[in-house]
Amino acid sequence: MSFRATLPSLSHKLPPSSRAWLSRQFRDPYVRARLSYPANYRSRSAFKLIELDQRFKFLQHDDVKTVVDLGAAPGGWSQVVAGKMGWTEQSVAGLAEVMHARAKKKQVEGQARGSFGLKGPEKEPDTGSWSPDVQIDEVDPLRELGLDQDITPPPVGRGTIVAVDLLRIEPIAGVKTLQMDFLSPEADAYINALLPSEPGTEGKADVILSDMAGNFSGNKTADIESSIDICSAVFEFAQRHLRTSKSIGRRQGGVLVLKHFAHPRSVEFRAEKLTPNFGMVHYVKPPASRAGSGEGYWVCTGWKPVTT
Ligand SMILES: C[S@@+](CC[C@H](N)C(=O)[O-])C[C@H]1O[C@@H](n2cnc3c(N)ncnc32)[C@H](O)[C@@H]1O
Repeated sequence: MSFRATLPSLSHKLPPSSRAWLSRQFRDPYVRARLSYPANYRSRSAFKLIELDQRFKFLQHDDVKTVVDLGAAPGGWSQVVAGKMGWTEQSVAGLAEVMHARAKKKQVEGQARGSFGLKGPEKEPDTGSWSPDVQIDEVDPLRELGLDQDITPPPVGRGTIVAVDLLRIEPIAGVKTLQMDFLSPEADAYINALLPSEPGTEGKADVILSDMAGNFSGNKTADIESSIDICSAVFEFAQRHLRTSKSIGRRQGGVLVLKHFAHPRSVEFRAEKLTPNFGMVHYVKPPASRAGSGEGYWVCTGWKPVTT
């Protein structure tokens, strides 16, 4: 039974708020796209990162080797990053192609056996109809279709992605996951241990993403405090672990993407912490972000720290 088909049959049993939520889900093009083949993203949020990257292109450089994704569960953003770095998007598509090719190969093998008068390996050909003078063309239908070679496995991507969340993240190719509280004192050391120390990278990240949001209590002051605390902790993490634009050798290199909520305190935070330390700070409300939500993203490029 399809998702859509269950709505009318269930709706009369649900409270109005749940009906409204369901109805919004059914109408939401991003929810439908998320579920569609082949992307199959785990979260609707994945499209926010896709839209941010389409605009600012921070994941589209080959020199982007290390990305940290904070507040990553269920893993939509990590899937997008892994795809950009040659891991999952190609792996998912690659896997689909492998499955398709395998099915086709089986089908062709079946037809091949059929065309030579065999239903299966155990059945002998009908020798009564054979004549020694008849020349049989040895056409290999698998070779004709280019399916005689071993199917190559999905490609291996470049670099490292570290994904952190309080919640478990199901495995994603190319992504190292950590289930822990990013705000805990030991988080920094755990994440640092997963950052590769390749020559020239100083063991730092090229891009740090944070889609973290605490649980809303309903108390506006407490909620904005919690959001600012998260932004401050991410900024301090960036101070220790983000590669500078100079080290990367690109003016826009060293990127921090930071979710926050609209509030005068957020504006202060941006002016005090972000603006002086990055070449550019853009406020973005990506189209995939629901109009009614107060969330927005700062896309900060060109890390050139002046405060320590
Ligand atoms: C909006 S969701 C992230 C969705 C994710 N970007 C995706 O595409 O799948 C926010 C996440 O932040 C996580 N989070 C909130 N506070 C956290 C903390 N202190 N440490 C780690 N994760 C946290 C939540 O558990 C939640 O999974």
